[in-house]
Amino acid sequence: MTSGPTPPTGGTAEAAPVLEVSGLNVGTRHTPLLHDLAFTIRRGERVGLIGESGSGKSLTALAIMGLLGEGLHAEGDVRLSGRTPATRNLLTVGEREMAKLRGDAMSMVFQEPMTALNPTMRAGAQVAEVMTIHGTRSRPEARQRAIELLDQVGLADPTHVARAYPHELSGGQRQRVVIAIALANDPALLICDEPTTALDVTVQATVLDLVVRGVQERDAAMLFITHDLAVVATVCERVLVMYGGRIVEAGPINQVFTDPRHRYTQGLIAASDLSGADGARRERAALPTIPGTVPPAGRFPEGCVFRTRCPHATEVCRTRPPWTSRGQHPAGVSASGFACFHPAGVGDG
Ligand SMILES: Nc1ncnc2c1ncn2[C@@H]1O[C@H](COP(=O)(O)OP(=O)(O)OP(=O)(O)O)[C@@H](O)[C@H]1O
Repeated sequence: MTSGPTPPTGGTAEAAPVLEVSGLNVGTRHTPLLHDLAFTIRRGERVGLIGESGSGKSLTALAIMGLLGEGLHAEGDVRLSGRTPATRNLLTVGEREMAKLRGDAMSMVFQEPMTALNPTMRAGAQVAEVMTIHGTRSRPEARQRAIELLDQVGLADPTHVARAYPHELSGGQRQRVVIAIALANDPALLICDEPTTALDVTVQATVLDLVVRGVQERDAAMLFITHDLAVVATVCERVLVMYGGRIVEAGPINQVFTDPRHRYTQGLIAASDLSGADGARRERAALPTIPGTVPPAGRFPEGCVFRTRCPHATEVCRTRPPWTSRGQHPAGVSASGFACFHPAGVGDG
């Protein structure tokens, strides 16, 4: 990263780290997909992960959760601390132990609730099961607690919903059930991957609100993946910008969104609803876009991966990548920084 780390704003600098990722590389046998990722999320902190489709957001989440599919491997260091003081590199932990952590110390909400739910099991039983499986509650306690959780996620008639099968519920209700399951064991880390994208726009804001409330009440750490910069600005305090499987810029939301330094971040913001002198929303069709498209995995250019789409690229961008190695920045990029030879600055466009 070009600039050194600085403490995040928002009073979270002192909180204990919950998730510490460093030197995370993910790839297939032939194609590297994620490159030397490094970031930390502290207790009570909500961090957004943004970037166009194919930039590596979902793979990052899946690598942390130990859910990478067949043919993908991860190297590096991923540490989770929370209720248990001991931290171990999750990448070296066996599947049985990872299964114990998932749904307990860490949990994840995916875009499509139907894939997360068991279609043959009543909603309440699925919420209760995550508690009994992990041994956090007895069976009767879990049944009772499931109703409370369904109530907390804003389901109007929780007892009725508890008895329903997933197909009897609306998309919004199903995602609330998934959120209740994800929060049931008070995870130290919640990862949300586009949690409201599949929902009717009328319920998106409410569902986002209750995820944030659930996380705040538990003082949990959150990694929030989305394409939507306006949503990140509402939900998160800090943001990581990904392109080509790298974190190209990181920092507090108010800093990155008002004074983006990386040319890619600048392009994302210009193409989003956040742009505009008075912050007013403009028609998406009228917004500028970043030229070109994200290359397929393994087809990124040498040097700066963004240079083929960057109007400011020069010869130096062709010769070497602007990001520095983890060795030079052991603190990673979690706090603040960017990786660009020709960063945007005061007075330039
Ligand atoms: N199992 C896999 N084998 C090979 N390549 C993969 C695999 N899974 C993902 N990729 C590639 O890795 C890159 C990053 O994918 P990823 O799904 O993390 O992107 P993303 O930023 O989450 O995109 P989206 O916003 O569309 O979900 C893409 O080029 C994708 O094609």
